[in-house]
Amino acid sequence: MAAASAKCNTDKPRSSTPGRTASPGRGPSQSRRIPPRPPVKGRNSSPARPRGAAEAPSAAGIDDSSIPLAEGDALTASAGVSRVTVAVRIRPTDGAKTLMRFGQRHEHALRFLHVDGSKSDEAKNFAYDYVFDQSDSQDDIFQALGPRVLEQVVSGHHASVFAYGQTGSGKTYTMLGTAEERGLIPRLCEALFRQELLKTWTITMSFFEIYNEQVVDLLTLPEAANDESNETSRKGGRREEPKKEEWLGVGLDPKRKVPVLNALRVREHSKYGVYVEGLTKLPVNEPADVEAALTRGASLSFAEGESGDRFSMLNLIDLAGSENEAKNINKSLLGLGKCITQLAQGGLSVVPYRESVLTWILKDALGGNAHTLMLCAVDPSPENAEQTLTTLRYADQAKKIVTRPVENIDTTKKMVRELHEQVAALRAEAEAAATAQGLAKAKAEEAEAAAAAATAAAAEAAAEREAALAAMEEAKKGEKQGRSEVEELRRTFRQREHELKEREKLLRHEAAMAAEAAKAAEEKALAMKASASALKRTEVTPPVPLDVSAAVASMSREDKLALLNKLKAERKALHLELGIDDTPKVETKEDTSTAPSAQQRAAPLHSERCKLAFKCFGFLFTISMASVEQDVAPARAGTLSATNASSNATTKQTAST
Ligand SMILES: Nc1ncnc2c1ncn2[C@@H]1O[C@H](COP(=O)(O)OP(=O)(O)OP(=O)(O)O)[C@@H](O)[C@H]1O
Repeated sequence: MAAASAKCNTDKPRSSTPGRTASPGRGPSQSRRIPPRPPVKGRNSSPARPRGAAEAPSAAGIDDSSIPLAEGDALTASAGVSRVTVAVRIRPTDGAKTLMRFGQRHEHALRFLHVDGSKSDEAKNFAYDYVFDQSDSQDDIFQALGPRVLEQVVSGHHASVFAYGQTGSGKTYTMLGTAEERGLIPRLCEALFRQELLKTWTITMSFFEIYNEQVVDLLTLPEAANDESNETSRKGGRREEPKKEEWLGVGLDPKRKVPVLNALRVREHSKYGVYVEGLTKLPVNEPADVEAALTRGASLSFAEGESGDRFSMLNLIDLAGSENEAKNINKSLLGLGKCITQLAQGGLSVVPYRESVLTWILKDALGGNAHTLMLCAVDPSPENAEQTLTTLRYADQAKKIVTRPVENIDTTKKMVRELHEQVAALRAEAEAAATAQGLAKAKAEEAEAAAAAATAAAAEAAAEREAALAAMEEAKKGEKQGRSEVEELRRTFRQREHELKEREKLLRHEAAMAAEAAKAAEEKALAMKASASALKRTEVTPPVPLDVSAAVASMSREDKLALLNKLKAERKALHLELGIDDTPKVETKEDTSTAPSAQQRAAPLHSERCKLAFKCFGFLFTISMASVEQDVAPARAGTLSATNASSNATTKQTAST
């Protein structure tokens, strides 16, 4: 998209175009469908009354219905071609007489009335797409014209807006306006940047002037432009802040002398058409950038934006006063008039675009690939009647010009963009696939790690199982061994038990034997006692002691040996029990019957009679021993005597035990 405007200077023509335009017919033959033209700003059905209308000539007797209707919308939409849209703005006259009357039925109709001094007494009827009078504000004009221009630009079509009219008619006021009453250019720029679509576009602007058929870049510093060796002026660059002594008004400093060296050359590209070589293109990102340029005096703005393969330009042109055309002092304006006349007539005649730089640069805007809006400013004052009529005729011709705007799509760029998009899509797919592959790989690695861990765990479990089996085998072996040991112990126990039983039986038998022996001895003792009693009765004889020898002699050899062993064992056990020396202890017990007298106790030791008493099977045995010299032969051997009382007592004790 591109935008351009030119500051109007009364003594010189100015115009602007973008550096590049698409050649007509190179794009798709069918232009993009343009939405219906927005309704013209509403007015009352009654005719608008300009200021000073009371002093104006009466409109009575005028046949309003004879005012022709404007045509164009149907043509634009149906045939893929567009007609130059023409709007007329009548400036206020501050109470002066006016020449204009509006038709009552059709707001786009205009009647130019005869006034005194006019060459023609006939009233002239004109019809345009839009007619604005004194009552229309700057905002009214923008609301009526702006949206259509914006839609054309953002849909990829070139668009141009020309301001045409005599000096002082209000061209600059309509295009630029003032700080309070902003004109079409700042409002269009502001609205353009509000378009959501353009946020992705690249927008640039350039600003140049055509003077004496030379194009001057107004975005370069005049000082820099004077210096031929200054590269900045050639390559272009953002205009620096003006110095204090510089003129800060709108447009160029009137005192400034335009340097010839700064003149740029108009070239034609085989593909992109006419362009201005070396023209500065200033990147703009927001309306403030444009406004900054405008308030610095760079009132001509030009912006170009591209988004991939689609691009468009907006040319905003403030022409010089039309009276210069009539005087033939301005080649650009004259050339523009010729071109418009030729384009309006149509036919096969060659349109003289090359007659002036302005028409050559605006070739596409006039009759080619662009929507064109011609804004004609007129002064209704009687003193300007002739110029006003000229302007109205000029505008009437301009509306017959047909253009063929197409959507500007560079097929190569489109192909490149589509390929870029495909590459981006494929790259995204590849990245997604790589990401998925990475994820899958990571999962596979995780699975492998899990499998390895599971294998290790299985091996560990197998090892544990082996160990458990070995332990179980070991336990079985231990159990078996334990069982055999238990069996062995049981067997040993049974054997021992059996032995003990046998021994008990033997001991019982021996005890029984001993008891029988004791009984026999007792019986014998009783018998001996009885015999002793009998003897006592007959003669007093000393009691016969129990003859152990006789008793032992009556025993068999085995019994003797057994008795001897038993006696030994009993003695040993008795010693252990009593805690006495192993040495046989002789316990003397005085037998009352045999107790020595005091005389005997005083006798020498060798004649002492000793007694040894011991237990055997519960019997208390007393052995009496005497010295060899003192005692008789029977006393050589130990005599064993047992008192009846002690025997009885021992027997009783044994029995109780
Ligand atoms: N519609 C309008 N309402 C109010 N003032 C206007 C209107 N049109 C023009 N004027 C005033 O008229 C004066 C001349 O207008 P302007 O400079 O826009 O004319 P111009 O056609 O651009 O002249 P030039 O060709 O010399 O540049 C300015 O002071 C401007 O404010």
